[in-house]
Amino acid sequence: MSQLKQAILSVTAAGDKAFVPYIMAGDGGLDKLQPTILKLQELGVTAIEVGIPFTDPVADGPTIERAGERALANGTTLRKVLETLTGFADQITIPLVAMTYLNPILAYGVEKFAHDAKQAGIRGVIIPDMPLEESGIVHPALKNAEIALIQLVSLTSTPERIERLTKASEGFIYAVTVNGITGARSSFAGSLDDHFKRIQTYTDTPVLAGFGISAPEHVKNFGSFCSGVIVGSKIVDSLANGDWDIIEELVKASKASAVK
Ligand SMILES: O=P(O)(O)OC[C@@H](O)[C@@H](O)c1c[nH]c2ccccc12
Repeated sequence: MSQLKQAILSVTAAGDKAFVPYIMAGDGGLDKLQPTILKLQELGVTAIEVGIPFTDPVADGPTIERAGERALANGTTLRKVLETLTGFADQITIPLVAMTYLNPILAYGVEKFAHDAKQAGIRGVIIPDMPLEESGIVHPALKNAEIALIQLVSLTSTPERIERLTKASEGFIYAVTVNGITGARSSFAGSLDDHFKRIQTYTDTPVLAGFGISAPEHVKNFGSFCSGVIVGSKIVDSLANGDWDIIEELVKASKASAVK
C-alpha cells in the first residue's frame, strides 16, 4: 500500500478526517517553502499538496493562477522546487503530493522527475491535464519510485468513467465537488453525498473532496461522507496574508472532536 494511502487511513482509523492543504511553491519566494511546510506539519495536516507553477494552468481558478504568476515571477521552476524540498526532506514526516501539469514533467524527463521527486519527499502526484488513457507515459517511472498517481473524478464523469478512474487512482481519489475551476465557494450542490458514497463503493482507497472548500463548516460537512478534504485557494490566500488563525481553524475542523 502506498505511504500516502496509509497516512490517510491511519488518520481515519483514529476517527479524524484527512486534511490536505494545497500550497503554491515559490509564492512569496522559495525560502518560504520550508517554514510553511514545517508549520503545516506541526498543525497536524495529513499531507500537503505542493503546486508547481506553470504558464498555462487550465484547471486553476483565479486565486491559484495569480499565486502561480507570483511564483513564476520569482523564478520558481520544478527543478528549484525539488532541490529546495530535498534540502529539508529529513524534517518532513508527512507525505507530499506534487500538483503539476504534464509539460514540466516531460521537459524535466519522466525518469529523472520520479527519482528526484522521491528524494524530495513526494509520495503522490496529481497531473490534471493528463487523461487516464495517457498515464502510461509516467506511470511505470512513478511506480518504480513508489509515488502514487492520483486521479481526479469530476461530477460530470459518466458512471463507467467514474468507476474506471476510481479503480485506477492511487493514494486517494480526488473527488471534485463542483463543476468548474478551483476557488473558494460558499455553497455546494445538494446531492453530493450520494455521489461520494457511490465512488467509495468501487474501492477501499480513501476519497477526498476538493474544490471550493473554504470554511470550517465545509470541512465538517464533507467529512461526514468522505475521508477528508483538500483546501487550496483559501490556504493560498491565508498564507499570502499571513493569516494562520483561519488555517488552524480549518485543520481543527477535521479532527474527531469537531467532525461529530
Ligand atoms: O482552490 P480550491 O477550490 O480549494 O481547490 C483545491 C485546488 O486549488 C488544488 O487542489 C488544485 C490547484 N490546482 C489544481 C488543478 C487541478 C486540480 C486541483 C488543483
